[in-house]
Amino acid sequence: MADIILVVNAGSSSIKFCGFDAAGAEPRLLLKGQVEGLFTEPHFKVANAAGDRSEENRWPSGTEIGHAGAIRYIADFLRDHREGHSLVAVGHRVVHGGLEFGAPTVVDHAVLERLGRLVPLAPLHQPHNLAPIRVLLEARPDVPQVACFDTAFHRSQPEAAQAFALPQEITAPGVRRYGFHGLSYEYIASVLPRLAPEAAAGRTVVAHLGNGASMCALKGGRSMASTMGFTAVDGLPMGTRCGSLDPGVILYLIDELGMNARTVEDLIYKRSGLLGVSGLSSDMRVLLQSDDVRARFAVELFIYRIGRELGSLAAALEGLDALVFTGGIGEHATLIRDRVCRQAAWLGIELDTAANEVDGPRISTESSGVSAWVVPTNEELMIARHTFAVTSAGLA
Ligand SMILES: Nc1ncnc2c1ncn2[C@@H]1O[C@H](COP(=O)(O)OP(=O)(O)O)[C@@H](O)[C@H]1O
Ligand SMILES: CC(=O)OP(=O)(O)O
Ligand SMILES: [Mg+2]
Repeated sequence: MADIILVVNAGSSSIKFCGFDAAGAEPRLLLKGQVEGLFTEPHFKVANAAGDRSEENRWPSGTEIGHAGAIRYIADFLRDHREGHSLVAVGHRVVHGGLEFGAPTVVDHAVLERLGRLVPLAPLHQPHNLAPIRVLLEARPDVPQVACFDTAFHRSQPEAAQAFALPQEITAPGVRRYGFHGLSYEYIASVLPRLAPEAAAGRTVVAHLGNGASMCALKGGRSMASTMGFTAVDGLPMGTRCGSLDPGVILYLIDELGMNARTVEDLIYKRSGLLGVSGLSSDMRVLLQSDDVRARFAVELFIYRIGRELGSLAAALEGLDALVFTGGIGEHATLIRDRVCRQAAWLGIELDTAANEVDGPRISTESSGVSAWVVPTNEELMIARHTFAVTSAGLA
């Protein structure tokens, strides 16, 4: 029987959850699970920390259980496996903290209302991040809930990296580049000193390639620039998001094709990216197995854009010591890493093919001027650490 911190990480295509024992000096993992492929081929799996007790469930291909269905499934699972544990805090990934929230925050009704105003800035995430908080605020008002923001880690960026070239009256209230996947980058920055001490102290680009994908330039472990901006639709093409787009295209869609804000939103967030270009799937696994010429082009474009952004971020860092791959694609797609590294030979990256085949951790040769790595991310551990710190501080 233990005091448990529950962590909920709602991404665009998955909900990940973990239970941590809150008794020690650091949160200790007890159980880890996820429902992934929420809109393509849902797959639930859960395991205890030792990995010797696990359960799985798969839904047929084409089933869309969405975030609400997945949360209900996870809540039922947790209720059935409570084993007398007592819930002492819940930590949530909340994608957008806006101008106001730059650090993990205990959520009450007033904070929840303010976070709700950011829904238009993260329509694929924020509603699903806030929904379980709202339900728990009603059901368990005694349990503190901590919102941990994807945007917070990027607040260290220089002013120019956060700015748009728009008039002050527009930018001052908060129209600026925020950057996302901050919990993932913060975790990578926390393990890098052990893996690659020189690079950790120097200049690293981290490529978080999942259903949402972004890249971040780190100097001495602090965020200096990122490919995502005001919203999580900017930067790289993603599963269903277009990434960087000439703003003139939006005007054209409205003026010439008769679209309105909602149809444009649906297009750039849900029908573009790998799905839109391939006409086949948002799932990289499906595209990599396909011979279809459009699927190949979608993968090609993804790799090309990563290379362009890598050059831009290396310029922001004035050089490069290491490249790190993480996220569902970054951790598992050997071919994508292979192609990105070869394309970046001009920067001094020399791929170790054999190491890349087995997912690293180091995938560059000994003589490579810039080292390359595969580091599985752990947003849930970051959330647990923040939740632990904030609630212990609150109780002290
Ligand atoms: N073995 C694999 N090979 C290639 N791509 C993979 C593999 N496993 C997962 N992926 C891809 O990772 C992406 C999901 O990444 P993930 O980080 O879990 O998503 P989210 O952004 O929802 O958190 C999907 O495009 C999926 O196809
Ligand atoms: C911010 C974002 O895109 O998150 P995810 O990768 O989980 O969709
Ligand atoms: Mg994610």
